[in-house]
Amino acid sequence: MGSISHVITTTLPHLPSTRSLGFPISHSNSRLLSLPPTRVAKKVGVFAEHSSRSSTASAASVDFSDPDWKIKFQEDWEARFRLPHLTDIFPNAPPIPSTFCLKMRTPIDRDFPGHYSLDEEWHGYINNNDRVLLKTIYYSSPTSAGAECIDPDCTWVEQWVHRAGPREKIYYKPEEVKAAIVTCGGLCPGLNDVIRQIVITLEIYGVKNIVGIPFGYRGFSDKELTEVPLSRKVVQNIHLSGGSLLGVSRGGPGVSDIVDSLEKRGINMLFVLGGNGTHAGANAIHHECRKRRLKVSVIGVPKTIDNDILLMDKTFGFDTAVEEAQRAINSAYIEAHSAYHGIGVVKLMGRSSGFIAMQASLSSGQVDICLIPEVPFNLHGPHGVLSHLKYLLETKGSAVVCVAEGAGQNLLQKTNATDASGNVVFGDIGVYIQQETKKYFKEIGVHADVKYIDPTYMIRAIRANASDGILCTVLGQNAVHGAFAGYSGITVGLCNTHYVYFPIPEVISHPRLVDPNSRMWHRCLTSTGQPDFI
Ligand SMILES: Nc1ncnc2c1ncn2[C@@H]1O[C@H](COP(=O)(O)OP(=O)(O)OP(=O)(O)O)[C@@H](O)[C@H]1O
Ligand SMILES: O=P(O)(O)OC[C@H]1O[C@](O)(CO)[C@@H](O)[C@@H]1O
Ligand SMILES: [Mg+2]
Repeated sequence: MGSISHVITTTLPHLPSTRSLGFPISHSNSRLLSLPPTRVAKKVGVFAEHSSRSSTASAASVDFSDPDWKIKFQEDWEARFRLPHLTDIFPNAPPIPSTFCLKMRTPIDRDFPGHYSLDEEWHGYINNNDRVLLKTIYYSSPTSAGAECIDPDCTWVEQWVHRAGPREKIYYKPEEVKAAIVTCGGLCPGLNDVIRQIVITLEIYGVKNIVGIPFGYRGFSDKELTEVPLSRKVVQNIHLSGGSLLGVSRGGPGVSDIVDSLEKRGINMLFVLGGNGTHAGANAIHHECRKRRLKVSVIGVPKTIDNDILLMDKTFGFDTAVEEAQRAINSAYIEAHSAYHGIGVVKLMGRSSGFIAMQASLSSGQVDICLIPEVPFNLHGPHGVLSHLKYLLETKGSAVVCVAEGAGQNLLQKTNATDASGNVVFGDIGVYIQQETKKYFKEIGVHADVKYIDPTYMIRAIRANASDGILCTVLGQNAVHGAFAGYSGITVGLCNTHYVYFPIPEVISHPRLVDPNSRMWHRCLTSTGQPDFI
């Protein structure tokens, strides 16, 4: 099977039909597609997707006995991934030429962004028909490692999403814009980088009225909290430190109160930085604005150190978290290795997804046991973690355990406590493993020197590393481009190394999880050498 090229550069001699591409396309923008052979689904019935929940190709309601199922699937896909636009409620909203200049010739242009000069052919804008291919692997069989199939035959079905970036036509006059930025949920490296880029890009469009809402959604209702005026001058150096210039919070007012506040303040562009919960809120704000027929663009920027947002290569702050986490693992290794029968236990963040633990284990190369929420394990018993630790002490002399905070919650007593946003408060699996390990080795009369490291908040509070800095920069810029293009209820993301827009509901229907059948988890197991603990 040949490789599938999704980066397309040459003009096609015979264009694939609009239907085969799965979305309407103007020929001026068509590109060469290297298509693998499509096999016809032979089996009939509904295929229960067996693979990762990270796949979006939910085929639960597709009838594969219908010869047109693939066309219907793609039409449905196009409808699902269509980006809500201001013209949906204001069909006569007039587009104007963009004030975002890709070439600025004189310093004067910086103070008053002008129209792109029409005498030049090169544009550099994104065409609304540009798309990015979401899935790039052709799985020849559902049994292929990590296969994400739609039908029982694993037929090749293209899944396209919208390319992000500046459009030639915009739907807001910069002088009429009041833009607001709000950061919600927990901290994450890179929040300040995103805030900074949003402000800088808004100013390049010509927006003068930019404010920050303090302490998350709470800032919309709390009378004691006032808007923070933002400008290039204010944000110039904020990316040099971690945290959020604006502060964060969980909980806060209801959607109706938030939209009342938007109306009162005259905000017509809202940039919302946060995780699943924040995006659910952003989507609800978008719908409430539509219900009230307000010309407002609500744009999300996914912020989650856990990397648990669907469809994206990664979210900002994740790389930084992994880099910092492996420093903690390294310390645990040194402590364990330097002690007689030393055991180092490191707890990392990851409520429902073990991405940080998995990647930090892989990058450090010093972890013997990696425990994540997606993979059940026993602590006790002949196949349990403790018995493997005993084996490791006997054979290696020391061991390192890396556990994600959401792992093994079934082993702990439930509290039923929730935080202000309604998220369940977890028991401390790290402390539990530390205590049980000490108890176990005492009981069997084997010396063990157990050291527990919990670096979670230290990891979350640091500034973004270089690769996250770049990701934040592009996401922040694209958020502003999306708002000016007239979209609302969307979020920005990285998809197969390309930058895209997604309708919010498609990325938050459930948390993205590590697929225990994926190559990456298997690579982690290969690296640690750990057995199954069940
Ligand atoms: N379903 C929802 N509808 C509307 N607002 C919500 C919803 N869920 C959460 N929120 C609001 O979004 C904000 C952030 O939610 P939450 O605390 O769950 O963090 P998050 O965005 O998921 O980020 P993190 O990754 O740090 O958990 C809170 O102010 C909360 O009230
Ligand atoms: O202590 P807080 O702010 O509630 O945050 C803890 C949670 O936030 C996260 O970092 C997600 O942002 C989770 O990994 C963690 O469970
Ligand atoms: Mg959350």
